[in-house]
Amino acid sequence: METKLVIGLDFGTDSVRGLLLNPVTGEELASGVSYYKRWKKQLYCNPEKDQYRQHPLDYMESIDEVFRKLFANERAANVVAIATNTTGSTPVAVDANCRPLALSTEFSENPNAMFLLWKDHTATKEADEINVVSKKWEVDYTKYCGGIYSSEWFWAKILHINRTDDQVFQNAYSWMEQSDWIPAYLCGTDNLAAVKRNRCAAGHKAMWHESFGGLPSAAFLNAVDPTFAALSNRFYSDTYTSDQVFGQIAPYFIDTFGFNPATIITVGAIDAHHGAVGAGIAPYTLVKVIGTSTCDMLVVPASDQLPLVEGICGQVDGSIDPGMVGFEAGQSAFGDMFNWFKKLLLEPTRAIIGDQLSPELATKLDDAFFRYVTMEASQLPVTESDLVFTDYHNGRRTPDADFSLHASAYGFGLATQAGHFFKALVEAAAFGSRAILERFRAFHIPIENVIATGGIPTKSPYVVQVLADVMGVNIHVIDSEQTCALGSAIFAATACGIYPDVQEAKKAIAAKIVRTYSPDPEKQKTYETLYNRYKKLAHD
Ligand SMILES: Nc1ncnc2c1ncn2[C@@H]1O[C@H](COP(=O)(O)OP(=O)(O)O)[C@@H](O)[C@H]1O
Ligand SMILES: O=C(CO)[C@@H](O)[C@@H](O)COP(=O)(O)O
Repeated sequence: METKLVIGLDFGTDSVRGLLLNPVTGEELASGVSYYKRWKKQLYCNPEKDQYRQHPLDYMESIDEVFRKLFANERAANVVAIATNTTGSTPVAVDANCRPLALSTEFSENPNAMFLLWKDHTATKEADEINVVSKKWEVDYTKYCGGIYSSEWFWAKILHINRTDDQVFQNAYSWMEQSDWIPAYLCGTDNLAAVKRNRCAAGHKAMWHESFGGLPSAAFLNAVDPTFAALSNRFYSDTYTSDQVFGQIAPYFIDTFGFNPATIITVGAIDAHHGAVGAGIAPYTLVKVIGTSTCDMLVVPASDQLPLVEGICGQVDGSIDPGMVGFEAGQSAFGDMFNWFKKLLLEPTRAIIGDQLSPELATKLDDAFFRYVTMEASQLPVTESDLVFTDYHNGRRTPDADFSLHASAYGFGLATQAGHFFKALVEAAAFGSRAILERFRAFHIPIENVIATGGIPTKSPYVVQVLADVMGVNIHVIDSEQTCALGSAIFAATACGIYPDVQEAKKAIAAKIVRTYSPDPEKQKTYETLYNRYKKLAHD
């Protein structure tokens, strides 16, 4: 008998990453990455307006490319289940058949008819309005979302488009999260009512909660803005966790790649939530998924009845691990700050001597940058008079979302060099992480362990050591860079019945700890002073 295989697909900001796995041994048989082509050219984006949009064709083409890579030497017919995770909140306007408007000729070049990526902050004003109405309403719908509705989220983005693009508003039958649309596309679903919406995006980003009977009421949404009336009864009331089956794979994939028609697709979720499961999350262990941004994930048994933590991205039953309450917090820029610094320094050089730079030298400059500034930064002493930055280069996600904030710095002068700047940026990122840890502790939630995953922990031991020194905790790094896809594979293996539950699947498939970074006591002491300066700058 052929071995049954599962696939985990992780739709990140820039690319889709796929893993083909033997779910019994945990052996990875193939992996594949596909970068979004239009996104790579930054089409439909306008950073000056904080506008970041993704075309559905980018996802569709990348799925095909990843499948081609996974099946270079393996048979699609052996796959029994596929689970997916995506960024979020990344909603899109759809017609009555679940088709994003951008897939029609009329809207194919209209960014408002595409997916509004998580880091799109065009809806800041609309988020503020939702907060104002919610605080006056008979029930505060934001209470399970940390008490502050964010411009990164579902309703704020919908409202922004309702108001600013009449064509899209008139033609949108409803809206879907990317994490619901991808499973629907893989199943070829064209019936909106049949879409099994994921609890994770619904609870953290759309204010869904069992105690509210589902989503915020139509009366509430209409009080925020009358345009919501046109969408009344076109959303959902039930939600599902990723260990449940969404449907069977669509004929297109059976015909193109040779999948078995019985292959199941599971209910979706947001990337970091599956990443936490892939990293082997356990109660009171904070999993930090660190890349462009961070997502800080925690699970706690529902029976522990913890208080509502203010200023985070919410706490939702089953959003990470079914059967436990999943907490989400995070920073809206982490690696993105380092990338900003790299661009700041390298772009003028490239512009001035670009045409004289051979492709080899251009690549060398690009590849060597982080190595060089890391070497410079790591050799500098940590002193109480060091340069201090805040980490608000893309606003603040948590604690207490505020996307109107800008980064600031104190303490540079003529002697400041690139290494000092990079050191201060890494420390700023770590100060932001510490502020999140302190917010959990302020609500009496003890964090016993921290696991770091995502791209940065494996790329930069320096960054992880600074995190340990600033946060004052041991940080464990695991043996996989693909924990989000691995987490999805765990859900796939559970949903198709190979394992009875996620806990058992985790034992066989989740990543293992390979290195632990402990705080340096001397540096930890100095960082207390620098962190206090960060907090003062953050509040000025
Ligand atoms: N050596 C390094 N040190 C610190 N940051 C790095 C290094 N190499 C890459 N980065 C940062 O890693 C980020 C990408 O993280 P990654 O997890 O790979 O991607 P994504 O967030 O899209 O999933 C970029 O923002 C980049 O600035
Ligand atoms: O914002 C969220 C989750 O709330 C993520 O989807 C977002 O951070 C995606 O980041 P990555 O590109 O995976 O680093």
